[in-house]
Amino acid sequence: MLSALGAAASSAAFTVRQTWRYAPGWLVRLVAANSVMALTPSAQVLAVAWLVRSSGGSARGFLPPLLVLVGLVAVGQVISNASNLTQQRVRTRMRRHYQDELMRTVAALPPQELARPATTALIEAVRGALFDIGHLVGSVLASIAALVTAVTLGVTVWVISPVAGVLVVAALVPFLLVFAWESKMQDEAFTRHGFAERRSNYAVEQLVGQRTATELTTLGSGAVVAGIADAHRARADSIMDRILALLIRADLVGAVGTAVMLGGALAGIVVGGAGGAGIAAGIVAVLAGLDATRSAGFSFGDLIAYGPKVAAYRRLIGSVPGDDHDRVKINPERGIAVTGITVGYPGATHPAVSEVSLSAGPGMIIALVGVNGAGKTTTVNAIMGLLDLAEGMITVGGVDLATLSSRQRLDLFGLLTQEFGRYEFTVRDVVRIGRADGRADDDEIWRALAAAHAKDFIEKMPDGLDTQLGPQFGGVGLSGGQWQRLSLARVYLRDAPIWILDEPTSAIDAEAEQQIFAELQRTKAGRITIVVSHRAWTLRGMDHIYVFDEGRIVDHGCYDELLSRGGRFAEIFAEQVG
Ligand SMILES: Nc1ncnc2c1ncn2[C@@H]1O[C@H](COP(=O)(O)OP(=O)(O)OP(=O)(O)O)[C@@H](O)[C@H]1O
Repeated sequence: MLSALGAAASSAAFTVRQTWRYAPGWLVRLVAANSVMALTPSAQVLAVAWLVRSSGGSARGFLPPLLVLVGLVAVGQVISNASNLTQQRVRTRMRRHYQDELMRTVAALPPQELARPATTALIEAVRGALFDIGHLVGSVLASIAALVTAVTLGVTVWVISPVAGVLVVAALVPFLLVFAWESKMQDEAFTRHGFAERRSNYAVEQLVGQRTATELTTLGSGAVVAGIADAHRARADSIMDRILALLIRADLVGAVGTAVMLGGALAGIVVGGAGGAGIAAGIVAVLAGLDATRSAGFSFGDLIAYGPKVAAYRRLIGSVPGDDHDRVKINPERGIAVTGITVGYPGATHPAVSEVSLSAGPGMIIALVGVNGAGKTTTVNAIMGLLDLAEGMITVGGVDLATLSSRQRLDLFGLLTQEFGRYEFTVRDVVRIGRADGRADDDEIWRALAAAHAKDFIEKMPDGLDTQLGPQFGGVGLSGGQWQRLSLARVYLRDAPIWILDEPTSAIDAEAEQQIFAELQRTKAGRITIVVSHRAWTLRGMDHIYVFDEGRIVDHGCYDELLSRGGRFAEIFAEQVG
């Protein structure tokens, strides 16, 4: 229990520090409102006692306490509303801050980390919890305010009956014990619930996302995917249901404990021989104490329930590796050398590639070829550090890439994957994200577009570089090949020392494909280009070709050599070369 309370306290301190940093003015207002709210009930109790004592005399005698009491009731109402509204403002601001920090963290995570299911589940769970995390600072202050209220009421009642005073404060204990236990239960359920929710959300995204939705509605099988989404949602709900059932029972136990103590406090006041004023004030105090205990219960419950979410958020934010950009200087002009690498996927019985060696110098374009599943993509992913090596070494400019940070290593590469992104932003944004800092002037963007043979169709668009792309936001729709050209434009803009182009023209027509490969040849000086291709004719101009088969390099050489040898290369491309 102590560890749960410790975790809740640590989350509470974190959220207050963050709010002080990002919304200090609102935090001050919230603290002020909660302070007034915390002390108002005790002041009301004193005013009741004063009023009852003055009630036997003249109107002049009881008017002042009456006015004070009415004033305190009004202040209580106004401050309670103001506190709620202030909390909403704080929540909105902090939620934006937490979301921004989360997105920047995700953007800085190494790709192999993002590929782990546990990481994506954590991200999804934290995303879903941002609203609650933003809410936490309000719960922290409300908890403190309720505790202060209970203690000040206890002291006020103590004057009337010491036993009753102690019981008013002690009434908090059952609730606090119950909530500490509940936090442990919720913490355990949080990850499982997040995972089920993520799977449901994924299925929903396929149903509503433009590309997949079109395919699914065409197939008429949208309902099947809706069923998959619902099954995962049902699992998430059942995890929550089980937890809520436990929480309701635990709350009941806490409520009974509290009721017994406050009942004891009432009895103590009534039988304790306090006068009429004392009894009236005592009763009001005990009822206000009940209110404070309930409110402490709610806000402390939030604090305990949101604590694990904040802890998960902090874990994620803290998982970004440090930036050690300047540690190693690399001179790619000495080329890339892949020496005897073996790579396996977790859980697979055989390595996906074995003892693969290849090399390329600056200005060279090399090609990796082979049938589906031969190991080409695995090899390029291993080169970029997205997969771990079981054996072997990869060097660039003589530097072992394993000694670089993930960021340093990725900075060496410009990548066009088979799964290129179709970002529905403006043309300018779609291209400038090729650079890590997103900085590019219009001339650079147009040059990259021209090199990728995307300039012509962009020039015809209504707002040029400011044209919104994609149908989701009413933008201009593009063909698959046009999207792929924009991805290539990103690679040109990035201008990294090593380019990895995994089927860069798979969606592009033959004429444009020729032009794109001609441009790659024309601009190849100074960089290393690694192309994965299934099209025979694109291989003619390659400086060297590596032939993959079942995870191994079975042959290599230039196009004519490989063809004349009549080995695996000739077999694979027999139909294409006629
Ligand atoms: N994420 C993965 N987990 C487990 N095995 C994988 C994974 N990705 C690929 N493989 C396996 O590794 C082997 C090599 O796949 P790889 O994707 O490297 O082939 P490829 O030559 O690029 O094929 P394609 O031409 O279809 O892109 C295949 O047997 C494949 O099943």
